[in-house]
Formats: sequence, structure tokens, C-alpha cells
Amino acid sequence: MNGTLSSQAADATPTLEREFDLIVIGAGSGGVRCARIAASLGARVAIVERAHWGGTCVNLGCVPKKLMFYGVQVGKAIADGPAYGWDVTLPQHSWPDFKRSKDRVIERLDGIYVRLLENAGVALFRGDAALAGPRAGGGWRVEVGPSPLAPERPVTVIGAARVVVATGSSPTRLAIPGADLALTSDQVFTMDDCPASMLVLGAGYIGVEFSGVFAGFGVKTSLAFRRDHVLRGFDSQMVGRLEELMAQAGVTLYPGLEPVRIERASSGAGLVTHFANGTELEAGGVLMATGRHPAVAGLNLESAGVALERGRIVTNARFETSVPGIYAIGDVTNHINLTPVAVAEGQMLAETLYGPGPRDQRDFKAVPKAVFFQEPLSTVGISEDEALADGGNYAIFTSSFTPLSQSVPQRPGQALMKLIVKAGRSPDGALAGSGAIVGVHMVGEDSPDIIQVMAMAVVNQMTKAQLDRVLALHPTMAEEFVTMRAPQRFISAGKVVAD
Ligand SMILES: Cc1cc2nc3c(=O)[nH]c(=O)nc-3n(C[C@H](O)[C@H](O)[C@H](O)COP(=O)(O)OP(=O)(O)OC[C@H]3O[C@@H](n4cnc5c(N)ncnc54)[C@H](O)[C@@H]3O)c2cc1C
Ligand SMILES: NC(=O)c1ccc[n+]([C@@H]2O[C@H](COP(=O)([O-])OP(=O)(O)OC[C@H]3O[C@@H](n4cnc5c(N)ncnc54)[C@H](O)[C@@H]3O)[C@@H](O)[C@H]2O)c1
Repeated sequence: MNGTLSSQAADATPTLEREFDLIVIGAGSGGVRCARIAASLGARVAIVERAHWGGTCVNLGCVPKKLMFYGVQVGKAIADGPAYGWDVTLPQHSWPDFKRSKDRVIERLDGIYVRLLENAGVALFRGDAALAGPRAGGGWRVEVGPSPLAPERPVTVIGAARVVVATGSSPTRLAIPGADLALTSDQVFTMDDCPASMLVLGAGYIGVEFSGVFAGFGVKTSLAFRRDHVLRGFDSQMVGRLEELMAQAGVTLYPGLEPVRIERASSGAGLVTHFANGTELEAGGVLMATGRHPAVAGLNLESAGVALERGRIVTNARFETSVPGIYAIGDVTNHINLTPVAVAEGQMLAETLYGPGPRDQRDFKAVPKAVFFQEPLSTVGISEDEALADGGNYAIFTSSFTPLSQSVPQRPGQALMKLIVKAGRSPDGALAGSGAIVGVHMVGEDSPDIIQVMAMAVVNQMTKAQLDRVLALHPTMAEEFVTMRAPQRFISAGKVVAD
């Protein structure tokens, strides 16, 4: 994969071997985009990757997770088959078979990333990168050493006027005894088989998504979390609906539990997790989904003077760190840890450094998000909780219904959709909800695709009155968003004023 390095001498002496205009550390979502665009704008670019081309999203994140999500949907479709007249027997899911298929797709994608970079003229270096001090005449030296996937590589030093740190983030393990017995999401993607039961710790994105995957693949699944509800920062009514769907999907929810210790079960091959209130839960495996931390270890950032704050690299709006010539993008800045954000940052930085400036100004305030549970929760803009907290006037439109697709197999579970609209007062003082659409939320099938489109309305400040001009496309789930007529309630000065 790494033609650039194959011709290097096996001499371990770190001499300045090649010079570039830009060195990008980390070939993930942000780094690859930044390197490709900078090279296309005429810069001489090197990219260093210690593990997988394409980074977390392609190898240990969004893509394999979405393949698992699809795998679960296939199982549901097979289960619905008899009700629709198909003669099917529900087979057992085979994790090893699925893993082989998934790995083939990821391997192909890794190859595509290498070709994209090479075709753009970027020099690829496989190894562990660290800042190695200033370069004579300005800029920085970067040392590329052995890494777990390139253990034999000699140390190379390359130099450039500018360095972009795009090293992403890594899973965090809680500092509790036995934490090493638990898996992280990285290991779930690479494990050869899945235990018959799984306990997931932590109910953020990864905890909720993997609970849906395990339960959907027939694994007995429990989810234990510290707070009263899953997913912090989302609209609480939507979270409530998601929790109903999680329970219907067979995920046992254990709120209010703080893990304190994990140990091997005395009987069998399972693990017992102990919680602060004395509760003990046993399962074949434990997934620790308790957050991620910026990947800054070993980069020598402190000795270069790069300012960190709670482990993340501090940058300004131009992605500049505290040290001239060193920039940072993506998860390592812990800004908004999503692939499209890292990609947009990489593109904007390359266009700023080697072009006339960013071609487009992205809106980082209304970022569409989806949590890919079996019925995903998707959202853009403000939640009803935020509308209540900000003291303004809002109209809340909702629609709750059983999707048509579920009627034949009589599968339980209701979709929920919500529009949050700025409200004004008519001359008689009554609230009227026809202003800007500031929040759109949905729990249900296809919600990520529907919310992606509705994000256009929020980002471009479309009004509810404009949305009302759109005819429905029938029969679809999405049509509910253009057929909501009367608000369920208004919010004014932090209070619900009509229901
Ligand atoms: C399980 C999971 C599911 C996710 N699902 C989604 C989703 O559905 N949608 C979404 O938008 N986001 C999702 N994310 C988040 C998304 O993957 C990240 O926000 C995104 O990958 C960040 O891109 P990045 O370029 O900042 O870093 P990364 O993609 O993490 O890339 C950083 C790269 O730097 C390399 N690196 C680190 N240190 C060094 C070093 N010293 N030398 C050389 N190389 C180094 C790493 O090996 C890695 O390849 C998910 C994340 C996880 C973990
Ligand atoms: N669909 C997506 O877009 C997607 C999917 C996965 C991950 N991501 C990105 O990756 C990031 C990381 O995901 P994540 O799920 O690892 O993190 P998260 O921050 O979303 O959730 C972490 C969970 O761990 C819990 N936790 C933290 N410390 C704990 C402790 N000491 N004891 C018990 N529980 C504790 C938190 O309360 C929370 O429930 C996300 O914030 C998101 O930006 C996005």
C-alpha cells in the first residue's frame, strides 16, 4: 500500500528525508479531505497514517456501523416476511459470516482512499507521526516511526512549512478495576464472534447504536447508564419515544447505574459488572461505550508549544493552534465529532491555505445528526427543551403514528415527528406559528434521510408558511412534515402556554 516508503533504506538514522509544503498527520475523514484538496490546489503534500487509510469513520465507525444497521434491517424484513405472504423460516444470524462480508467492503474502501490520495499526488507514509522540532528555514519536522500496522518501518523525518494535526479520537476506558476485560467499539468491529449476551455501559451515540445492533442480531442485550435517560442533549420527548422502541426491540434499560468494577464470572466465561448501588449484572461480554478522547498522545504537541485544553487541541475559527504553522481539524479538537464536520473543516482549511479562501461557509450551528438505533433518532436545529430554556415564542407541531410498513406484520412501535417553529403574535395578541423552522426531529425508519433533507429548511431559515406550500408525496413517512397544520402547543417565555 505504501509505495513511498518501500524504496527507503533500512537505516534507522532520522535524517530529513523529504520536504513538503504540507504534512497532514492522520488519514481520517478530515485529514484525507485536507490533503487531497491542498494537493489539487498545487501544494506538495504528505499524509501520515499509523493504522487504516480512511480513519475511524471508514474502518471503525460510521461505515461498518451502518453495515451492521443494514444487517439488522434485513433480519427484521425476514421476520416480517410471513405476514406479507413470503414462505420463510427465520435463520440464525452468523456474526463470523457477517464480519467476513463487512471486512471485504472495508478493505475495498481502504483501497479507494489510497487511490484517491495517490491520484491527487499526495505522498503516503504509513507509521506513527510525532512533531520533531522546527525545520531550518521555517516550518516543522515530523518523525514517522514504527506503528502496530507497520512495525518494521525505519524512522523517517520529513519536513514542511505547515502541519495539520487530524489524528481523531480513541475510545475511553473508565478507570475502574477490570476495565480491560470490557470491549470498546474498536474491538467489537474486529471480534470474530459475538457472545450470546452483551452488557453495554454508557448510553451515548455508541451505546444506543450498538445496543440496537446486538439486539437485532439476536444477542440478549442490556444497557446500563448513569443518568435517568439515554442520549444527553437531544429533545426529551424524542428520547422518550426512542426508549420505548429500544425496550420493544428487546434492549433491557438500566438507568441510574454507575459502574465500579468488572470481573470474570465465577461460573462460565462471562463477566460480572458491579455498580455503585450494589447492583450486579452478568453478561457474556461488556461493551464500554463511555466516550472518546482526542488522540494527542505521543505527538509531542506540548514540547512544540501547542495549547491543549482538557486533552483537546485548542484552535480558532481558522483552525490555527497556538503555534504558527500548526493547524488542527476534526475530532482531535473535540468541536463537533462527526465525519461531515471533519470533512468540511479539512476542505475549508486547505482552501484557506492554498486557495482564495473557503469556497463555502458551512453552518456549524444547525448540524444534522442521527443516532442509528434500529428505528433511528434524527435531528437538526434546536430541541423543545432548548426552546423552553431560551425564553422565546415557539409553536410545536408533532405527529405520532404507526408506520404503514408495520401494519401488515403488526409490528409495535410508533414513529414520532416534530417541527419547532418561531411563533409571532397576531394583532389580537394570539400566538401564531408560521415563522422560521428552527428544529426538526424524528424517531422512525428512514429518519436520517428525511432529516438530511429537512436540514435544508433549517439552515436556510425557511418558514413554516413556505413549507405549507409544498404538496405531499403520498404515501411516505416524510409527507407528515408538510401536512402538519395545527400546533400541538405553544411555548412562550419558558412556559408551555397551550396543549
Ligand atoms: C463507532 C463509531 C460510529 C460513528 N458513527 C458516525 C456516524 O454515523 N456519522 C458520523 O458523522 N460520525 C460518526 N462517528 C464519528 C466519526 O467517525 C468521527 O467524527 C470522524 O471519523 C472524525 O474524523 P477525523 O478525521 O477527525 O479523525 P479519524 O477519522 O479518527 O482519523 C484520524 C486518523 O489519525 C490516525 N492517527 C492518530 N494518531 C496518529 C499518529 N500519531 N500518527 C499517524 N496517524 C495517526 C488514526 O489512525 C486515524 O486513522 C462514529 C464514530 C465511532 C467511533
Ligand atoms: N451516529 C453518529 O453520528 C455517531 C455514532 C457514534 C459516535 N459518534 C460520535 O462519537 C462521539 C463519541 O460517542 P460515544 O457514544 O463514545 O460518546 P458519548 O459522549 O456520546 O456518550 C458517552 C456515554 O458514556 C457515559 N459516561 C461517561 N463517563 C462515564 C462514567 N464515568 N461512568 C458511566 N458512564 C459514563 C455518558 O454519560 C454517555 O452516556 C459522539 O459524541 C459522536 O460525536 C457519532
